[in-house]
Amino acid sequence: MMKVCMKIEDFNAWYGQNHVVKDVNLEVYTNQITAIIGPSGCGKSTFIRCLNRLHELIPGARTKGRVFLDGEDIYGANVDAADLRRRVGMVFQKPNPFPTMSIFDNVAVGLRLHGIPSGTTVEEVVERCLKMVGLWKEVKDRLHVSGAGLSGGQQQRLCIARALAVEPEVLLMDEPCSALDPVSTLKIEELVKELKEKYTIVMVTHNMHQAARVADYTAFFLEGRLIEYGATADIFTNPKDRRTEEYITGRFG
Ligand SMILES: Nc1ncnc2c1ncn2[C@@H]1O[C@H](COP(=O)(O)OP(=O)(O)OP(=O)(O)O)[C@@H](O)[C@H]1O
Repeated sequence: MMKVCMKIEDFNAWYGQNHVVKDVNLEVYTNQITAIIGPSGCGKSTFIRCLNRLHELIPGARTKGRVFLDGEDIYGANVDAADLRRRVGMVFQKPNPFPTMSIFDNVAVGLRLHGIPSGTTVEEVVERCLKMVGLWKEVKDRLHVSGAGLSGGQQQRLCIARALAVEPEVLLMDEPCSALDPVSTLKIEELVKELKEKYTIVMVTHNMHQAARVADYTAFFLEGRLIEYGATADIFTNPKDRRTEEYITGRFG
């Protein structure tokens, strides 16, 4: 039996009157990569932004339902949203290092906010995280220059290092490769596969080949609903729902 990291129950999300996530039930498994696929506008980004409560920061946005992380409802009254977002980190479509900060400070910024774990130093954490994302050798001699001078792929790895520095349990990735060239994309995919040893990963992708290459589980969304969810191999080779089949064979979307 797979261990459940996040359990999403009867979950709905709105922007004003616009109901964009509808009655979703899904279990995200620990130390697995879960891909969220579906046509543009089906609610993929909105859905993952509900998993660390970023959605509620948008004026007029609303949710209904429950999301459990290690058995605790993240929408519960006692949950501190800032602490939740430390535990459930996020990497965005476009690499977004803080442009005025050095490479070092980009990784250290969350630590300064959330506190440095005892028994370690900021320098150690920064080095460890940059090594984890395969960036250390490339940047160790220029840690104190701006991260804005890095290539797109390097910037995205820097953003992943920034997310890892605060020791999340879950990493949400919203089309992390869509702004990258094919070589950088493959590097990020390899990195994601390594990271699942330590983290649980939920990744939105519009690229079905990417889902097939990296994800253990795949969830297919259509018009805000979860149509089908299962082991990636099953979704791609033996989909149960006609709509999943039409989508993965490229007949729509
Ligand atoms: N900030 C917002 N305010 C109002 N409506 C929004 C906002 N963001 C998204 N929407 C709407 O919510 C719906 C779902 O959008 P969402 O971005 O979650 O879809 P998606 O599947 O991630 O799409 P894409 O693949 O194009 O990124 C769309 O109809 C979109 O127009």
